[in-house]
Amino acid sequence: MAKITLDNLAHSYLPNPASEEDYALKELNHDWQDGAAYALLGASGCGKSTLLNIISGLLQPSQGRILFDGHDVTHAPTTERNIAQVFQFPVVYDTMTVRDNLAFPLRNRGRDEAYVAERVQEIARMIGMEDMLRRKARGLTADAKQKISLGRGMVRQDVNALLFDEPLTVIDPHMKWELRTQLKSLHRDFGHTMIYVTHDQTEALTFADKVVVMHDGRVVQIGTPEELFEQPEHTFVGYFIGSPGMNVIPARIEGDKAIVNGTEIELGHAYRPQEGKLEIGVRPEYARLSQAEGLPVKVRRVEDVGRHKVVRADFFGHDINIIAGEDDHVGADMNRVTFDADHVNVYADDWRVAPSERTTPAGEAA
Ligand SMILES: Nc1ncnc2c1ncn2[C@@H]1O[C@H](COP(=O)(O)OP(=O)(O)OP(=O)(O)O)[C@@H](O)[C@H]1O
Repeated sequence: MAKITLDNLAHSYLPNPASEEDYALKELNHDWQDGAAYALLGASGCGKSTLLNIISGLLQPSQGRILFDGHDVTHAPTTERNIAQVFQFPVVYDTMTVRDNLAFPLRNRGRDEAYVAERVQEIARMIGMEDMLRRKARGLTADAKQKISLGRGMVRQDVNALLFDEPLTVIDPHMKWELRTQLKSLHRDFGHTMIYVTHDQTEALTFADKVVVMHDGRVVQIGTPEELFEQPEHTFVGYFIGSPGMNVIPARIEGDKAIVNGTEIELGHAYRPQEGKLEIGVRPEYARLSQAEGLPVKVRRVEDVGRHKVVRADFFGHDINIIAGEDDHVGADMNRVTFDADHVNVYADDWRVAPSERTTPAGEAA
């Protein structure tokens, strides 16, 4: 396994990029720890595949370097990088049996047959294909073929990294969950450095130790699922993670208060004067409907989503979402909202502002 260093990395598909806008991948500096599981998460076109292809060697970056354990591989071809890759669509040898497909990367490396047999059996169990090892890959469903691709990607234990590019797209929903869980346990058992590209937050959050959120060619946050939830560093992370995403409301900031339409909202911290487009961000989980307390809100619609209710409301002309408990009463008299001050974040030009000091005594926060 290897630590992966992205040093001053950027990429433009244009021959003479003039401005930042011309870069599909904007400048990035980061160490990806040896043995960690990362998910690259973002909407279509944000640059996930570009970054993955640079790591795998399919694409030469127009700027910067990529290092595996400190060794510069920027110009090394894919074959020299010792990585395993699984793509969106199955890549299998149709004329070979499932067993030979799974064994291929090991035989290619000259591993002895006893080890190959043992490892193939282990992987076949993991992907639920033990009974199919003798079958030819030809004629199998796309779903089964993709499982073989996943198995082949995972069969070698000595790779520098395992790269997955939306590998579960063709897998049926039930199997998706199972394979994701197996990938996670594989990671726990073998400690591969894994990078998993997806636009699906559930996939990213259940698979990864660290989620790399990309937006418009830029990495906007690298964090644990909890960090992304509690302290989104960019409003995009707030919208994109969570269901529904974070409420973002234009505001003025004065010390430890946000002012929305002339009304004060308590912040858990004080802030220095800020320039630019100012907003507060509060997750629907930290907003609460009330009869008597808080600021006026107009409930538009209530959606029962099983575990809880999602209340769609109007807050001084802004659409907001509030989560209410499954058994909570949401009547016409519920026309106020409170926000948990410790979970209100402040944003200037979409980036989270670090508070200057706490206003509530230490230890009191949630
Ligand atoms: N070969 C290419 N030539 C020119 N532009 C490209 C090329 N490949 C990607 N792009 C552009 O670079 C940007 C990032 O694309 P990329 O495929 O990396 O995004 P992505 O997040 O992987 O999207 P998706 O999930 O749809 O695959 C997009 O604007 C895309 O149109």
